[in-house]
Amino acid sequence: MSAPIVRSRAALAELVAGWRRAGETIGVVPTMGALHEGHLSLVEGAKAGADRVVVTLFVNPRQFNSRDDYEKYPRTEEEDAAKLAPHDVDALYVPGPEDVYPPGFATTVSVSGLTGVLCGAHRPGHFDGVATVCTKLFRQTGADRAWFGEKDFQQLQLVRRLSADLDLGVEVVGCETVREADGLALSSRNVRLGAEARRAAPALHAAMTEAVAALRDGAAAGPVIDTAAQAIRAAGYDEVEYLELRAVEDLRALDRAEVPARLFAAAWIDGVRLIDNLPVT
Ligand SMILES: Nc1ncnc2c1ncn2[C@@H]1O[C@H](COP(=O)(O)OP(=O)(O)OP(=O)(O)O)[C@@H](O)[C@H]1O
Ligand SMILES: CC(C)(CO)[C@@H](O)C(=O)[O-]
Ligand code: BAL
Repeated sequence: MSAPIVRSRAALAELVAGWRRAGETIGVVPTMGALHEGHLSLVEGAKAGADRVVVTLFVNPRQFNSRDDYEKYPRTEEEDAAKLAPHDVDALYVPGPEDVYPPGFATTVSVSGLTGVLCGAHRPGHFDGVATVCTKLFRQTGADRAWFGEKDFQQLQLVRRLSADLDLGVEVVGCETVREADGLALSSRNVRLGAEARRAAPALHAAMTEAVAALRDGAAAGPVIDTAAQAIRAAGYDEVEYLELRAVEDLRALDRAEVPARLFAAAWIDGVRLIDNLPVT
């Protein structure tokens, strides 16, 4: 049996009220669907960390800065519901656009600082869209806790900031990136890679892994990053959009890994934009 699908805000509100009356905790796993093992690891985390689990599926138009990317985003609701079946979640919430953005909707939630760099610098408006929809989804699901992947590490930090700053009372839990056997981070966009690009794609993770080893040995970021970017392009990537060493706490740029740091990358291959990040210290 597939996961029970809840299609309206009103129907979800009824369920949430019942859980609240029973004193149960609520966990949410926000997604845009096209579920893979990465998403399912978040679901398993949520099952272990909350009495009730709501997975949300909403391809949020406000966070896409390219119409083409929005239109091509995979939409596989039936398969998603089937993949969730063995995980026994309490609801798959698939709101309509009007449940999230009713007529007259005029509010944008914007987190400053953290969002001006990395993906924020290259996808104008993206994180405002993410912050706005996460605020809505947290409120609508009544979540006590929310599970997010480290693959989207900047997003994870943003959501933590958002929940604290707006007193949303949602504890944000980060989960390690799930990878293919060849190192490629699972992503809904991977299905858009042609066969040749798919073979070349793990070079991103491989080059980053080598760079991390050098950074751990105390090397300066500049030359290490230049070498890694060259290797990524040589492997078949069309463009390295960014490859940067940044502090975990506030994502400020670093020359060396002297404080808790991660290496962050976004790169284009076969018309697909892939992101990844790895802990350095
Ligand atoms: N490989 C992964 N490992 C762990 N969590 C992941 C992974 N991929 C995505 N997630 C997490 O799943 C949640 C929903 O992400 P989303 O639906 O955008 O999937 P996605 O695979 O990241 O898609 P895309 O990268 O194409 O947007 C986010 O918290 C994201 O960080
Ligand atoms: C958190 C999220 C579901 C908000 O639309 C999205 O950014 C994602 O899938 O990571
Ligand atoms: N995984 C983050 C959602 C996005 O790329 O829009």
